[in-house]
Amino acid sequence: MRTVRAPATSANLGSGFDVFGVALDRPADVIRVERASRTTIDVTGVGSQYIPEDPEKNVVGAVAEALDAPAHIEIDKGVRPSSGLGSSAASAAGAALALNALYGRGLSRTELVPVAAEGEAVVSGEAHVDNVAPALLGGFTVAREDEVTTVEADIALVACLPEIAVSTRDARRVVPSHADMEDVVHTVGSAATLTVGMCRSDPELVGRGMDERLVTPARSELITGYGGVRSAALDAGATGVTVSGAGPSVLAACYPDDRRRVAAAMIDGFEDAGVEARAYQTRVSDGATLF
Ligand SMILES: Nc1ncnc2c1ncn2[C@@H]1O[C@H](COP(=O)(O)OP(=O)(O)OP(=O)(O)O)[C@@H](O)[C@H]1O
Ligand SMILES: N[C@@H](CCO)C(=O)O
Repeated sequence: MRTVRAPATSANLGSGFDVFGVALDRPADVIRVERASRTTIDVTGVGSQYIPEDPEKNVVGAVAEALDAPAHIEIDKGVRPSSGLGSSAASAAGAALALNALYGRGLSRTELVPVAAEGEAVVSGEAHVDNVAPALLGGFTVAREDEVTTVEADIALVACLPEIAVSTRDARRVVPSHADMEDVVHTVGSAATLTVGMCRSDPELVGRGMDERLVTPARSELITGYGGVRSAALDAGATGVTVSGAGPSVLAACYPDDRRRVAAAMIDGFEDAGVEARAYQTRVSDGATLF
């Protein structure tokens, strides 16, 4: 048997749509795998009632298939599905790392990124790597078509998860198909600023670099209370606020000493809009841990 703790992740960070991602130190899924003649899956934990146990429909089934590693797979969910916190990616990355070890496949974490992405294709129709890359590699990741670059960074974050669900599939439907050159230039500037901020572990640059006008405005409309939550977080000291992944979680960057205040302000912001929410006081962290 092998066990992996696989962290939540936040993709996009505003200016890096489908490119940027970070691993978070909490919440996380725990995946246990045991050799078997065919793949079977048990799911427990947060939101498990919404997650299929059929290997054709669960992301870990596709990962077991890709590694030719049939197993009994137990998933203890800590990352709620359809949260914008890389729930499906945590399971896919955790299963890839655990099954690779169980069957002695010898793949590196970087080589496991496209394997875990096969799982993502099961739920969103496309094999995105911007959540599975940080879940496996940790830190801040920049994912392009055929390469992933990682940087260790120490940035305090708050991820505020409201009691509403937004599926990645639905959130991709509202992404505009065209953009004004002025907005593209603005986004490139933000993405570069955010990247420098991560390299320097500078919360001011990371927060400013989250600003983006191409995708976030359309997506934020799917999140009841987004505008109020954003303002509340900024008033409480956040250096930048954006939609986490495909939403509905909202991500704020801040100084470590402001994290509690920012978390409370974001929960209150959602409450003002009539939405219950919980906040994870977190930070950019390591990738999945194999036990
Ligand atoms: N092991 C799994 N863990 C979580 N969700 C799963 C799993 N297997 C299949 N799913 C399905 O995937 C969907 C959730 O994935 P989705 O990509 O929408 O959310 P997310 O992973 O939290 O979001 P994001 O990628 O924006 O951070 C749900 O419909 C869920 O039933
Ligand atoms: N980059 C993806 C992350 C969610 O899988 C999106 O925003 O649609």
